[in-house]
Amino acid sequence: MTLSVSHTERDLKGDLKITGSKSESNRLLILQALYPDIRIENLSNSDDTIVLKKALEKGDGIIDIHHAGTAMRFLTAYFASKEGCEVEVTGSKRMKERPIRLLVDALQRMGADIKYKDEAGYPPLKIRGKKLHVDSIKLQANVSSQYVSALMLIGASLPNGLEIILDGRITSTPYILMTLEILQHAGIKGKFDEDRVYIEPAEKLEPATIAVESDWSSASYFYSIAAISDSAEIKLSNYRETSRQGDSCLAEIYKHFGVRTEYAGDSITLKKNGTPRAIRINEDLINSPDIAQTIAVTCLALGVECELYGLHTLKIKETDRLQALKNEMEKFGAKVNITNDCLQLFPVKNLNEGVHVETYNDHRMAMAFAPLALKVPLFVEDADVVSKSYPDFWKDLKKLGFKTTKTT
Ligand SMILES: O=C(O)C1=C[C@@H](OP(=O)(O)O)[C@@H](O)[C@H](O)C1
Ligand SMILES: C=C(OP(=O)(O)O)C(=O)O
Repeated sequence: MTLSVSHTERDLKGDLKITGSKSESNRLLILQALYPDIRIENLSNSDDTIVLKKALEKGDGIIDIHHAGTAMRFLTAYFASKEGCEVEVTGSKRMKERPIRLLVDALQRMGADIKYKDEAGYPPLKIRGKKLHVDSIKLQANVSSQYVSALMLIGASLPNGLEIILDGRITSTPYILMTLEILQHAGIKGKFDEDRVYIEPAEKLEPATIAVESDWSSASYFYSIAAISDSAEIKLSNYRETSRQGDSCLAEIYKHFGVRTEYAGDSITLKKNGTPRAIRINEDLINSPDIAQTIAVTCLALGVECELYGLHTLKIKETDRLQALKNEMEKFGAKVNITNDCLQLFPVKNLNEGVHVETYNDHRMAMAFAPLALKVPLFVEDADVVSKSYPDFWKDLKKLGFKTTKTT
């Protein structure tokens, strides 16, 4: 489905409830499978959470997790440690290009029976669940934090818990901290100091109800909308000032673009008046890779030069996000340089109108470019990709006065 997206008013007001964080939800679903007395509130309605939930319910045979990276990584560790289960975990064409060797190697060293079905180092995987017997493992941590989180999630269910020694410069650290905090909230003891994670064993946990906070990565698109509009007041729930989600750093970053965040009760209100201060920004996003596309497009809309770095993981996400950003931002007239881990944007004053934005099976390409419609009408190809993390995205955009029309 191609959507034409436009917006005529420059003052925006709205009150939205964004779905639960998919990262928190997917961690809690794995924990609940291991410790059934956990109750979850405000679970995400994203495709990635639905596929993970169904996979856990199915528990054997062929498990297809489509595009969901966390589901792929977390389920590999979960099934590998579940005695007696036999599964083949597969996914979309892109998932079969997303590396998993570091996690599989670590699990194999712990005694797991995992075989590559097609290409070594990539899904699909054939897994026969076994009792794992090694309780200290070294893991390279500069490719994806999801490998670390996957091991942490099963750590407490192993007889002696699990020590993980992290090697290399750790990437996406807040997601490791999120895993630890969720484990602790559930009653599992654990530590993360510098390059060592330790999870204590726990046979059984006290019943607990854990509420998922709404998704901060999804909130990024409203930060971008607020930044691009002349004036805005957008209320979003359920959010907390002290969040487990690293992408809550948005509140700080968007100050550059004149967006203030007010916290009251369980919601935040994004307020924008006047013109942004920044003419150039420079951000290290090694801790929050998922908001790189949003920030780049905000800069494109506002004519702010930017250099974003710490982005080496973007190449192995839903698409090569650095190349995809370069391709699509250049269609609007900007100049973009990319390296292995950095993006430099030189925007133009007058953006090209009527551009067809390709989304490359990447939800964040669709959502990051949509706010640009406040400046110029545009088309978003395969607009339903948003359901990977935020199925109600287009409905919520309409509530803010955006006009979206299906053209195919
Ligand atoms: O653990 C998680 O929930 C996630 C970790 C990050 O991945 P990497 O650690 O691979 O950067 C992030 O990009 C992804 O959307 C969700
Ligand atoms: C990278 C992402 O997800 P995953 O790695 O879980 O597919 C994302 O949601 O931006």
